[in-house]
Amino acid sequence: MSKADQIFLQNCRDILEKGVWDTDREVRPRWEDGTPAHTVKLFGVVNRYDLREEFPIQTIRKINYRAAFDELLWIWQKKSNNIHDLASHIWDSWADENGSIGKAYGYQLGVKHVYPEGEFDQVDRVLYDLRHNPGSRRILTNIYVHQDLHAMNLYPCAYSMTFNVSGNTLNAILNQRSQDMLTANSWNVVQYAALVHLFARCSGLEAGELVHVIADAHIYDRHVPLVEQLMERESYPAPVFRLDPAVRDFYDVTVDGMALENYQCAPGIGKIPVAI
Ligand SMILES: Nc1nc(=O)c2c([nH]1)NC[C@@H]1CN(c3ccc(C(=O)N[C@@H](CCC(=O)O)C(=O)O)cc3)CN21
Ligand SMILES: O=c1ccn([C@H]2C[C@H](O)[C@@H](COP(=O)(O)O)O2)c(=O)[nH]1
Repeated sequence: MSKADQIFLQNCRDILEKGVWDTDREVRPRWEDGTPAHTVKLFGVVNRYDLREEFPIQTIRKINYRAAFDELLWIWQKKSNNIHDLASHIWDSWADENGSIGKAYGYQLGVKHVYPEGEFDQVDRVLYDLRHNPGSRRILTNIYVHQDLHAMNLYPCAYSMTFNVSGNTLNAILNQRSQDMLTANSWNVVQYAALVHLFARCSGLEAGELVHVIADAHIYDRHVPLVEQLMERESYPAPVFRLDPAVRDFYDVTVDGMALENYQCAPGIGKIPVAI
């Protein structure tokens, strides 16, 4: 059984059994028909994935990992905030008439900052430090930029990655303020696990642990029956992540260069309604 399935199902059981509903409150998100999208949530969920053991992807439903990798590269490699640079349509509801999602995600990672060694954006600074200062305890990105929040159509959810090298092993902490468990938990874990593999390869390191810290882990009201359906499903062994052996430079990585070998999984559960 994939460890990622076990962790996801345990998180969901905990949320449904011990979580707190916001049904008595005004909430921002809406369903497509305009109905308020309420949630049941648990505060402070922390999950650890050991990337040396297995690649953390759910197998209880088919995850479109190619689309997840594509979104990861859209943000971290292309540093784009325009949906026209994205292969899927998952961000369409948050884009303006020009396709922009505002000063969010890729935009923030592309902003250059001054350091003693010169100007770098956040991604290039991490890659520089992993090569030149692997012992540093200051290797992190943060896209929750308060002065620009007014210009973001959705505030960043997965907003910070802390990279830390122990020996020859690259570990990381993903900080996420808000997690739609059904729609995006596996999606986000798959993306950031792949990012640790990519950064490890491009820095001459081995991928180690990914620690995922979620402040508000929630299940939307209309997702509860779908989650209950997933709880009854069979789980399969996890696949293996393979990266094109020729790749050494992060900017040469492509979705086709990333593969999940032996990804066995149950079918999808149809189109998941996403709260906007
Ligand atoms: N309420 C909400 N939940 C989210 O997860 C979310 C947002 N809003 N807003 C911004 C982004 C968009 N994200 C999304 C949105 C949709 C899918 C989705 O529909 N996934 C499908 C497959 C998509 C495809 O194949 O192209 C799935 O079955 O996982 C995934 C992530 C994550 N984010
Ligand atoms: O990568 C992502 C992006 C978004 N989400 C979810 C988490 C929430 O359900 C919504 C955002 O709504 P807020 O009111 O701003 O928290 O999107 C996600 O899980 N992962």
